[in-house]
Amino acid sequence: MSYGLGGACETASNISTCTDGEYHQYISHYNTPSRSHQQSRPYSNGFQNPIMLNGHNRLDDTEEHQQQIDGDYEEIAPDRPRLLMWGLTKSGKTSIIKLIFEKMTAGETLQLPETKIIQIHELTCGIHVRFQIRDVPGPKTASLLDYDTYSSECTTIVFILDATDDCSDSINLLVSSVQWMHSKGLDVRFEVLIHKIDGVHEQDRLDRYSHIQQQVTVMLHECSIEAPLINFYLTSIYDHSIFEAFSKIVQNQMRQLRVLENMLDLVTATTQLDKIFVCDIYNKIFLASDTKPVESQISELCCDVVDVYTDISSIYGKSNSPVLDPSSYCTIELSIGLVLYLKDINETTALICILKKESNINGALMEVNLNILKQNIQELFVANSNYSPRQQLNTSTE
Ligand SMILES: Nc1nc2c(ncn2[C@@H]2O[C@H](COP(=O)(O)OP(=O)(O)OP(=O)(O)O)[C@@H](O)[C@H]2O)c(=O)[nH]1
Repeated sequence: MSYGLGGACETASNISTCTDGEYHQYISHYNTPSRSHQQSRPYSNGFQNPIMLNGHNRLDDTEEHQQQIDGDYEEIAPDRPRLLMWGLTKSGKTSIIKLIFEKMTAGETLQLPETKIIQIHELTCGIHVRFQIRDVPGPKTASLLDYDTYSSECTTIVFILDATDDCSDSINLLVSSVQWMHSKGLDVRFEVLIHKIDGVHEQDRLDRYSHIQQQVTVMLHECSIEAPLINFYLTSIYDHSIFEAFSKIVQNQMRQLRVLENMLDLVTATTQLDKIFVCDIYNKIFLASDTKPVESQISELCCDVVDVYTDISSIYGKSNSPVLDPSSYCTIELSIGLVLYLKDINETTALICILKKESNINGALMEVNLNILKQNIQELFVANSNYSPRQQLNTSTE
């Protein structure tokens, strides 16, 4: 068995069932002698300002600065996905954005004021994955007032449903929102967060999930909407579930996802690594992982590695240098027999690998493979930096 990624790529390029054009393009990239030239200008769009990398709230800026940001984003990523946070008032829309993208703690969200006007956040994950999130005032009842303005040009509606409340108003609002999109002929995906699940008894959570999902399906069926693009997730800001769900939502926007997954699958198939994640270390959004099923405790462990790494780096690292640089790595051995390994891809994105401790690892070979993987991921992101949402949408529920 070959552990070299080069060998793995050759094998993969012979798989006749693979029809993804970008995937083949990636393989030929990999074999092109001019690769070193491409590496010498990895971020060709000049989008390197670290303030912008961690997301930008337009309402915090002066008008002139706002126009500059709008102009930058329109120029760099005119087709970026636009996500609308939608749901009844106090369902938790603002809290989710503040927790993931602005490092607010769950406790601090208790003090958040009611949203009065639309807030537009231009966000970037892993330098190249750009998208817009709109946070809007939630209606108090199942009313679609202003929904047409809020949702204009949106590619995805992230619907927040407070699971601790009587859900009937929320379900009515969700169904009428899907119906409205359907009546306009818009193929918009709905990502439904059954939220504040920490407030529901653990043994009742799955029942709550199935009940809401069934009720929505039946109501949409009655409106003759048979195969809506709708996914459901159980979430809470008090645990890892919100990061997991939001990672899937971001992944569903990424055109590069399938290629990235193929690359990670190739590496896990030819090395002793059990699982690989590509993670934005600032907001703990997983941009991709290999396609082997994974328990949520494992992805939670990866978030813990990121926390440990960034905490130590911010305490002991140089104050003006990025948390990740080309020589960054970290290895943590766990008492349960697993080893967690973090390695940089760029200043904001890391590879996080999981392997069994007893594996007879050839460390040097693994390092070579991961370096090749890192280069290929960088090239893939640069090649796709002006991306549009994936066309092939998945209707499966979680
Ligand atoms: N228990 C629990 N409370 C949450 C969770 N998420 C948000 N909250 C709380 O819900 C309350 C309302 O949250 P917001 O984020 O202001 O809700 P919103 O949907 O933006 O509300 P509007 O601005 O009125 O539309 C806050 O007190 C949050 O702390 C969660 O996962 N669990």
